[in-house]
Amino acid sequence: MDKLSFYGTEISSRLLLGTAQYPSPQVLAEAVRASGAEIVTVSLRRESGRLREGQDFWGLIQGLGCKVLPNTAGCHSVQEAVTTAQMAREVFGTPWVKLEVIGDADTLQPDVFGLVEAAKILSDDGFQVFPYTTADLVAAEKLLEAGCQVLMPWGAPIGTGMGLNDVYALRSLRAHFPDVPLVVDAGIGRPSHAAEAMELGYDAILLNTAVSKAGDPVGMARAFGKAIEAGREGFLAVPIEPRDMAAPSTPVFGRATFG
Ligand SMILES: CC(=O)[C@@H](O)[C@H](O)COP(=O)(O)O
Repeated sequence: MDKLSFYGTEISSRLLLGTAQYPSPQVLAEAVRASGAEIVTVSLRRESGRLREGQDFWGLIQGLGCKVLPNTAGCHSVQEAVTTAQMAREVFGTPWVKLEVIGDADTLQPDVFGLVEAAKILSDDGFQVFPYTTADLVAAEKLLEAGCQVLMPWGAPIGTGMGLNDVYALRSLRAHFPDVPLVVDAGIGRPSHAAEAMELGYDAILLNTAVSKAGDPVGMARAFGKAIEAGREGFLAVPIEPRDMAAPSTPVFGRATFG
């Protein structure tokens, strides 16, 4: 069986979906269902707690029947991220937290120094931390030492949809930490980007903008669900290595000769 677990919780869908910026709560709910996602991430800071129609946002999220991964999106300091995580634990009643400590306002690049510090504080306090990080090997090592059992390197800056900006770094990270669940988080724009990450051996994908801002978010959510499954199956089936020399795919032996 091809199993994935985060902090001892077994997961069947390898797509984690963000819940921000959908055209309507209904579209959000339909997109989550179409994607097959079992985990949704929710920002405590961004959501006011009430939707325009007066519907309770948390009620909507709970109605999806998904596991909630609260996130500290928009936090720029260790203190801010730790306080937000503590509030999220109260609201959602889960030790899980997607930890974001943003270091650069333009690229939304994680501050890996602050991230390690916050991860240590939260892990020591009983949190199960999912750190949003770069694909830096040393930062990854320090996050594991801080108590993280999952790593979430970026594919590209949040919201850009550029895909996998540094395939070499992502491949190195996978090779260095074969037993750590690795999730590509952010920057994915198309189903093919997600499939590519899965073919590299990544365990799961977290994405938001590519679905919420698509022309048809529900259709795109479904496409991502399929692409992630296809990428995983392709990885497990062991792809061929690219080669420089051409090699005929049709056997030449026993070929009929004429004349
Ligand atoms: C929702 C969330 O957690 C985002 O901060 C996440 O990193 C996804 O990024 P994209 O919107 O680029 O998919």
